[in-house]
Amino acid sequence: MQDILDEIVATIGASKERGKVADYIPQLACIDPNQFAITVALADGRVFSSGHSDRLFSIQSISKVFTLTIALGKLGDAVWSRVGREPSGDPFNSIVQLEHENGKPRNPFINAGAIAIADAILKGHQPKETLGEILQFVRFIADDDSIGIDEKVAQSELVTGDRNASLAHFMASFGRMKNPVDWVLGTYFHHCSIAMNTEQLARSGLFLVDNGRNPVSGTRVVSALRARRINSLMLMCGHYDGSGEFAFRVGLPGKSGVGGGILAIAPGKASIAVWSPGLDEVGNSKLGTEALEKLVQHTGWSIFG
Ligand SMILES: NC(=O)CC[C@H](N)C(=O)O
Repeated sequence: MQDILDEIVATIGASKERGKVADYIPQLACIDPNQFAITVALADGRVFSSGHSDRLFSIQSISKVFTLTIALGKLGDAVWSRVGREPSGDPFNSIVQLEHENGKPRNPFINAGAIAIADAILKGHQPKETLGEILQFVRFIADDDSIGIDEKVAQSELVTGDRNASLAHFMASFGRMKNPVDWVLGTYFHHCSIAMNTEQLARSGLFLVDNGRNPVSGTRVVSALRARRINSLMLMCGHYDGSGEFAFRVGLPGKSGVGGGILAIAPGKASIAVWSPGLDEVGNSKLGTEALEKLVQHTGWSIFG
């Protein structure tokens, strides 16, 4: 495994065509695109990394997997009255479907859906308390108490977040927000600004590898049924309007973020985190996707055989 990862770093990680860093969030626009890391956390507890795997990056929309998991724990199936479970086929920050579908986002991973989930888990609490809860959960699943929020990124999103504010207010106009919109947005921007390295991120996905149980510690995080469902949503919706392409090329449940990270799950085998800040046209890590494609070719881990 170490040889495979080192080869991926030496070839794909050194590529000249690196995509474009997200520039609509000023704090992400200044990230050096020449960084690259990959970590594979195997179900048997062994962890392999190559590249800049100790560097922290903004996990952005990957955090939506964690907030969805928390929401399912708090609300159970009532979550599905707030968001759907169909791929949107539209960009992650699109507003167009919301009007036709009465303010109910297609799935929990597009921005509108994740904002609805943030509203659902706030449940009348202060954003600070909810963020504390989200962080506690992420630290628990990654088994790492040092994980925190990059406040500079959160502020940067807040001052440039007109599109997300529009989505939230639009949903509120359908009576779909139960908390003040600025609380919901504050919670959303902050959980997107959680900073992790690929080692921490790969460990955090282990509960989705082994039927809802961390295979290393043996701790149950969610039921087997719930883990399966979260994986299915990641496969169908985790890369927005690039989800079909990701399934075609990689064949694993995955969730991307505009910070350039991707968390991918090979059920029964491994949790994988890659990071390369340059994005493709739809906002998914360009080299991250290529690296996963290569890894799956080497290991045969595609869920499609
Ligand atoms: N795709 C993403 O990672 C988007 C998350 C980002 N915080 C936003 O709201 O735009």
